[in-house]
Amino acid sequence: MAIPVVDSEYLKQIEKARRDLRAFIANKNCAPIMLRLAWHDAGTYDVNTKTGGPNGSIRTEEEYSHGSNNGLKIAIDFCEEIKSKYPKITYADLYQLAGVVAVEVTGGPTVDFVPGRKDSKISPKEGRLPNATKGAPHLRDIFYRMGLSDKDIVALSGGHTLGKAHADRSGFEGSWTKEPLKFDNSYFVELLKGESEGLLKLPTDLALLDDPVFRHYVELYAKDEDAFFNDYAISHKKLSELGFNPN
Ligand code: HEM
Ligand SMILES: N=NC(=O)c1ccncc1
Repeated sequence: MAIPVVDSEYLKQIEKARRDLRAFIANKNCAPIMLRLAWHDAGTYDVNTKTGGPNGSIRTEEEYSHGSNNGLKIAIDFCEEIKSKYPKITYADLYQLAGVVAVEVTGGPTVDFVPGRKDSKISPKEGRLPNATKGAPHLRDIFYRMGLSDKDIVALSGGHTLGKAHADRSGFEGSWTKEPLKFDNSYFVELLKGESEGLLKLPTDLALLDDPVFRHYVELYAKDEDAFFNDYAISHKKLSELGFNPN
């Protein structure tokens, strides 16, 4: 268990904000976009240069205007409502807390959250997040650059159990599952079913079936939801702490 690097007053603010986020996300049904915000703030990390990562920089117009972040200003503005109540909490911590709560309130696993991230306004150039039109080699390039593994790639792709694509944001349309507000292993079950009327499968989703290493985890998670929840919680924590060593 990581040791928090913040004082007791900050920890109290975090727990109050966690409770407020639970109510806020449940009332607005905005878990998917809050999870996407957390992932996009963290997913810019470069383990070689130690730049980017979960530092709140996605709040800058320069970064939220990146094409890959289309639509995320909605979640940034949602978080501002919580930030105004708990100004001591960094944006970096707030966005990752929102992502952890989004998974929890939709029935997913508890993801361990350790506060203490510092804010930055330095935004990496666009291009650090994955391109949905590409395949397995691209996924490995992007996630290995973050310092993540093949197992992390498949487990984290399970985040598509929530939400949908919007044609006016990414050019893709539709949800991956029949219950886009329920965090479960149905993303993997649907993936193995093949073409399903009305459900979305991105080229990068399909790449998980064609690559033997990825496919091993898809088949495991489709048949064992507990295994998915266990691995997802570990990978989500890793993603949320890229470049941040809490202990
Ligand atoms: C593996 C590479 C990934 C690619 C190529 C990818 C691509 C996309 C695209 C194109 C969209 C549609 C955006 C829109 O039109 O609104 C999307 C939505 C989403 N992504 Fe990903 N994604 C990836 C990984 C992840 C990860 C790791 C997570 C979280 C753990 C995640 C969570 C989400 C969520 C929750 C949505 C739905 C957002 C909403 O309903 O507004 N994705 N993704
Ligand atoms: N979850 N990932 C995304 O939303 C996304 C990633 C890259 N490009 C567009 C959208």
